[in-house]
Amino acid sequence: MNPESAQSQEKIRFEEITKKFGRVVAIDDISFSVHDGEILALVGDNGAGKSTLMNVLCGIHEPTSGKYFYEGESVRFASPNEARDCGIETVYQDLALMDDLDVATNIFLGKFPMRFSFGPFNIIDWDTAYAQAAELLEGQLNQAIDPKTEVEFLSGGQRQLVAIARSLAFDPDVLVLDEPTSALSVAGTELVYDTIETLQDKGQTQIIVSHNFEEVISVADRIVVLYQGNVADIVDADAVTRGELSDMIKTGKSAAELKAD
Ligand SMILES: Nc1ncnc2c1ncn2[C@@H]1O[C@H](COP(=O)(O)OP(=O)(O)OP(=O)(O)O)[C@@H](O)[C@H]1O
Repeated sequence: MNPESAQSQEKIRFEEITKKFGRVVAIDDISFSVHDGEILALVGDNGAGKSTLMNVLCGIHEPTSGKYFYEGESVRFASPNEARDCGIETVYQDLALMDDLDVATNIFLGKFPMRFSFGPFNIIDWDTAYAQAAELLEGQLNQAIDPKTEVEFLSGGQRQLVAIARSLAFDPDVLVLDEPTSALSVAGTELVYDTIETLQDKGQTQIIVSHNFEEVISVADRIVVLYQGNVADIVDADAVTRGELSDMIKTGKSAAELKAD
């Protein structure tokens, strides 16, 4: 690939991003790009800096120094809403769903389609809400979950899909999945990874934050390995073994350094 075409495929670029919390350097001079349509996995041990970097991207933290770019333009999000307005949507690991409300209500909470809106008088267009929820779940995620089911009756995997559908309702350009399977059974994990692959087929750019490298290696295009706030290496997922990835996460060495050992 020549440099120009690589440039045109770049969705996000981090350039020398550092974030300090007092004397703790959570991420240190991090630079890499996320390409349009790829699944990029961000892996690393506890405390490696994964959440901090994503919180910078999503407008939760301001970087101490460095820049990040969205489609080539330097951006600086002051809040998650600003990141959302730009097209970056995060699905958080705590799922943040309301158990006693149904699937469609959870998906559209705070952004219902309106049938009538005049001053303080707003009437939700429930028919449209249920139809759009079904379209998101079945049309986009290939999952036949009834939008009228209360969330408390769903499996863990289905709940995670509802959380993903909730993010997709914002029509994001980039979906950030923060530990999407950490609370799930084997079946739930499979469901979520099937969904991630379905979205990949539709060209959705996805960043998966995970400490479970065994899982992401099978679905990611590229893997960024963080170690103590630094990038240990960036590897193509099909060019690295589980053993190598494990060693990189544990030692902070690059694939080349491990081979030279
Ligand atoms: N708000 C904060 N205040 C102080 N230190 C923080 C804060 N957030 C993160 N840190 C520190 O920054 C470093 C990186 O933490 P971070 O949560 O980004 O790592 P992580 O890779 O996401 O880890 P985990 O998988 O455990 O969530 C750690 O040393 C952590 O203690």
